[in-house]
Amino acid sequence: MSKVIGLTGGIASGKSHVAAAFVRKNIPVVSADLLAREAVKPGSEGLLAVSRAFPEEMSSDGSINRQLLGRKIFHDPPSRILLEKILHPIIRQLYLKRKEALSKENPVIVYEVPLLFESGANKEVDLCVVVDVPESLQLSRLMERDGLSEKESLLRIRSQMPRADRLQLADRVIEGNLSRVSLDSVIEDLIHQVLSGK
Ligand SMILES: CC(C)(COP(=O)(O)OP(=O)(O)OC[C@H]1O[C@@H](n2cnc3c(N)ncnc32)[C@H](O)[C@@H]1O)[C@@H](O)C(=O)NCCC(=O)NCCS
Ligand SMILES: Nc1ncnc2c1ncn2[C@@H]1O[C@H](COP(=O)(O)OP(=O)(O)OP(=O)(O)O)[C@@H](O)[C@H]1O
Repeated sequence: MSKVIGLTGGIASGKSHVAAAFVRKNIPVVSADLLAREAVKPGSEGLLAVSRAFPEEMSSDGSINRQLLGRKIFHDPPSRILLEKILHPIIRQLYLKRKEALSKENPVIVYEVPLLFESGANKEVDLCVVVDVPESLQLSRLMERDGLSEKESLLRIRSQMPRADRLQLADRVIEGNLSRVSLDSVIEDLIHQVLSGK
């Protein structure tokens, strides 16, 4: 079985940037955000369940209107909890399948999952790595990248675990504003750490 590095961090902290550095080292990355999209692909049970629970957030072609559903769940915590209840078990099954397939040829894999601790997936990985930035930088990145207002961005940030709690649960912390060169050396060190089991 492969060793699994769980890669997490608040929204827009820089996880994808760090994930790309692992890929440069030929370490495969499984993204929970992509699995969440796979969970609602056309004709899937996930899509059917979401469309029953959120009929007003669907597009006319039967797919999810991601902008509307995002707005709904980040404004209304019970809706967010309901959506997670539908999708997280499906995402977990998709992850386990992907992990099994990758395990045959890869000593280390990365599971990039924004809600690593919130979903309990941290119990199923060998090392929890948190990408961390100050909240002011996180906020400006999120507003710029997704074109969201400050209010909308703060709602999204606050729907996730507070930064201090996440840092406490981390085995390793990576600063989310490292240059590519510094990041590559941190990543090499991490791969070594997880392989040596320290
Ligand atoms: C609400 C949805 C449709 C919005 O889609 P959209 O394409 O706009 O965003 P995307 O999926 O790329 O997510 C962007 C970021 O939002 C944050 N986010 C997504 N879902 C959640 C959630 N339930 N709680 C807190 N933050 C979340 C993450 O940091 C994620 O990286 C989508 O995020 C979704 O289906 N979320 C529920 C599934 C889930 O919990 N995914 C998180 C990975 S486990
Ligand atoms: N080390 C870095 N230096 C400068 N800018 C960065 C760095 N890492 C990420 N960014 C920028 O910050 C923004 C958010 O980064 P990224 O998309 O990697 O975050 P994320 O944690 O994967 O987000 P999400 O939770 O939404 O999936 C992007 O616009 C990206 O270009």
